[in-house]
Amino acid sequence: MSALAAKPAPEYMLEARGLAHRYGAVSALRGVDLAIAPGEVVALVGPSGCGKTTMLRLCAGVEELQQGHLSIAGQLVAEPGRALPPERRGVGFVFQDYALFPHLKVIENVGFGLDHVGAAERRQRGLAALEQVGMAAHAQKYPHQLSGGQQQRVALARALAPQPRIVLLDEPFSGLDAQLRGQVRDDTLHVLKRAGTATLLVTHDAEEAMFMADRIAVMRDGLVQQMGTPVDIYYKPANAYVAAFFSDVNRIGGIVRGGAVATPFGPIPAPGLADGLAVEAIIRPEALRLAAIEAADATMPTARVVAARMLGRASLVHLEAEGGGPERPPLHLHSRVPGLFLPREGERVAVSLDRQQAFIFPKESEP
Ligand SMILES: Nc1ncnc2c1ncn2[C@@H]1O[C@H](COP(=O)(O)OP(=O)(O)OP(=O)(O)O)[C@@H](O)[C@H]1O
Repeated sequence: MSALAAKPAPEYMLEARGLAHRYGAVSALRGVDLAIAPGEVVALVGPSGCGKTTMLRLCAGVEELQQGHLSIAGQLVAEPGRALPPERRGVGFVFQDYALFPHLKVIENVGFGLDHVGAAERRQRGLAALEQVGMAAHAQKYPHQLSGGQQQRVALARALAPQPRIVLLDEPFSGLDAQLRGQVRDDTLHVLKRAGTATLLVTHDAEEAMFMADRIAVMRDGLVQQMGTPVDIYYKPANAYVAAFFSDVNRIGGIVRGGAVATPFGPIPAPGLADGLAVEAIIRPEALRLAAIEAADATMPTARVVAARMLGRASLVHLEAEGGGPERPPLHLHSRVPGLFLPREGERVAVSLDRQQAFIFPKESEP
């Protein structure tokens, strides 16, 4: 394929249109569009098997593209039957297990993708990349002499050293223990932002996606369900699946009446949904705000405390609320309250609903 000259300032560093991919009878991608602007970090999230790795492999060029087309920095790099090889795409890759060469020193690992330049320049650029991730002092060590977090940083330096147009990160923190993961994520985010490299990060961890990404693409069964900023996705989820992916949620069934759905804590507006439609109210635990009855307005709805647990930064209160009629069983709901709030079991508490974190979706859109 003849490589077209890259445009001076491409609108997108990566642009995928209509990607579909099958492995025999398995449909791994079913028409995915994705665009990443220069300097932008985009996270691809979704449960195991939804097609994230396939998407990454198509972008890297290690999987042959079957349908759709893919451009990097304004240059068409793949369409069915034609593809630029991986090494000519300007893509840096960090694998889940880092894939460092055990027999090469750190500096040699980082210089690996710089085989087109002389030894002195390779060394100098390798050191500069190690400097970027705070690992220059370890240049002469072998991978087995480094901790998991240090190996991850070397893998990032190796990906960044050739100054790629886009970096692809495949679950890069999953091998690290929880405490280290937080630190390495933080470091990685700042390194990527300083380098100004467009990034596609694959993760199954919703919190990690929100921590790292400027925009998130939520995938399910080979399709992007929603793409947007973390704020958009959290506060304006496109469907029940997206809403439930980012936190545990309370689900209350209902029917649209007069443009709203009744809940024990007041109506939730259901704009655009027809009266009589069976729906599900999705309510985040933070949306159920609790107060001691004595401190609350007497007209406020109440619920009975079933249990209360301290989770560190927040308290989780299990509630039982009337289902809204004799034929409807009581509801078991969770409320997450910042800090320490541990009412006694059996006590009644006043409940107010933050409608910004409560959503109505047609019943059939549930996972
Ligand atoms: N080489 C392959 N041969 C056959 N089926 C495959 C192959 N690779 C992936 N699949 C299937 O394609 C679908 C998408 O897989 P993919 O690895 O892209 O998902 P994923 O979201 O990255 O999952 P995970 O988080 O578990 O890595 C799955 O059903 C998977 O079983």
